[in-house]
Amino acid sequence: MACGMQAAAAAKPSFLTRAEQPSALDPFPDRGVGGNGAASASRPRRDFVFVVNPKGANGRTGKEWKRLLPYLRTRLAGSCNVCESITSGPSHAIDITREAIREGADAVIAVGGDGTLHEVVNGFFWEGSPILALDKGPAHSTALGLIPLGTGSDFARTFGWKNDPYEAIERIVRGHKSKVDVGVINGSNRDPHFFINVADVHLSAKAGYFASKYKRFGNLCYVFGALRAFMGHSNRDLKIKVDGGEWEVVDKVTALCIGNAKFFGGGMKITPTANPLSGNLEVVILQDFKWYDFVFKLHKLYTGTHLSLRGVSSRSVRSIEIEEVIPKGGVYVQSDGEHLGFLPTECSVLPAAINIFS
Ligand SMILES: Nc1ncnc2c1ncn2[C@@H]1O[C@H](COP(=O)(O)OP(=O)(O)OP(=O)(O)O)[C@@H](O)[C@H]1O
Repeated sequence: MACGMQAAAAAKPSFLTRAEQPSALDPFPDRGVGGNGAASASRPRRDFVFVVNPKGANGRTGKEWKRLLPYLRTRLAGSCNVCESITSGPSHAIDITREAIREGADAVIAVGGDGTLHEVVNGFFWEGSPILALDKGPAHSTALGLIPLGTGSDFARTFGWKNDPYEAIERIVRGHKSKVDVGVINGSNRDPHFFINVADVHLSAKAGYFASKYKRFGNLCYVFGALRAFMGHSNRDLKIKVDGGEWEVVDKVTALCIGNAKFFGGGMKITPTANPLSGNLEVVILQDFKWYDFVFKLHKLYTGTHLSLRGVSSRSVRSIEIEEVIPKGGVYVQSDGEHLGFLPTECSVLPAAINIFS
């Protein structure tokens, strides 16, 4: 059971506390997934692991979580063990999630921003394949949950979710789940990496790289990151191969964005027709943008009305490979706001890969 896995995870001190609840109330009556409608007495309690980044949103996540936990325990009383797991640093959420899934957790819930969600999503996989519970049959699957409490919380926006933890808890209590797609991105010299929101290449990825250095300024970090990214920027000729077809040259690329969901950069609706339930990724390419184009067209990027602009194209793909026409290096790649290195890269979709509380 996930709530009893403190010892197994001793390699990284963390971590879990267990909160057994009185069996007063079953918040999951007759739900379709994970329950069979039988009386709660005949159903084993489920282990829900909450992976909390105490430093998210400049420490706001940690503070809010402390206030939230008693309410959460009350709300989930009766059918769930609430397992609290505080991250100790970057990447720790990946290890916690892997351990929780192997131990048979019924749900792993990211509490924090897109970075924490990204790490939890990567924790669903090991060496490119989904992780399975050790002692449960193949029918068992661990659900993903999100209590969005980050700076940008961009993934939540696609579903219209607010940065409201109480609303998020109600989603978990309701228990409705959807199977969302996950993107997988590979590059030379790196293991497959998974993303649930948006992966991107060149200027936006460079801006994301610098934005992460300015998180202490809240949402302004994206503005500072973008200004910094323009220094030394030049549009690049790239070549792409879509769905295993022929190579195509795309000249003067400013940014190439691959959306599983719609938003990045703190609310920019960059891939407005992306849908994490579609089985496809949406690729939006900005070509030959100058700095002043961003000044005059920025509002369109935020409202998602930029697809009709000159120099903007969009297409649905299942996979895409991206390289420089003349390799010069220094073309940034990121996924879900995390810097992954530089081109070349290739990216594809894993349809309906994870069940998420929705
Ligand atoms: N205990 C910790 N101390 C420092 N950093 C941590 C810790 N736990 C996790 N992190 C790192 O913090 C990064 C950012 O966290 P998170 O995404 O939750 O908040 P955010 O950056 O404020 O929000 P958003 O990503 O939505 O803008 C994560 O990518 C993770 O690597």
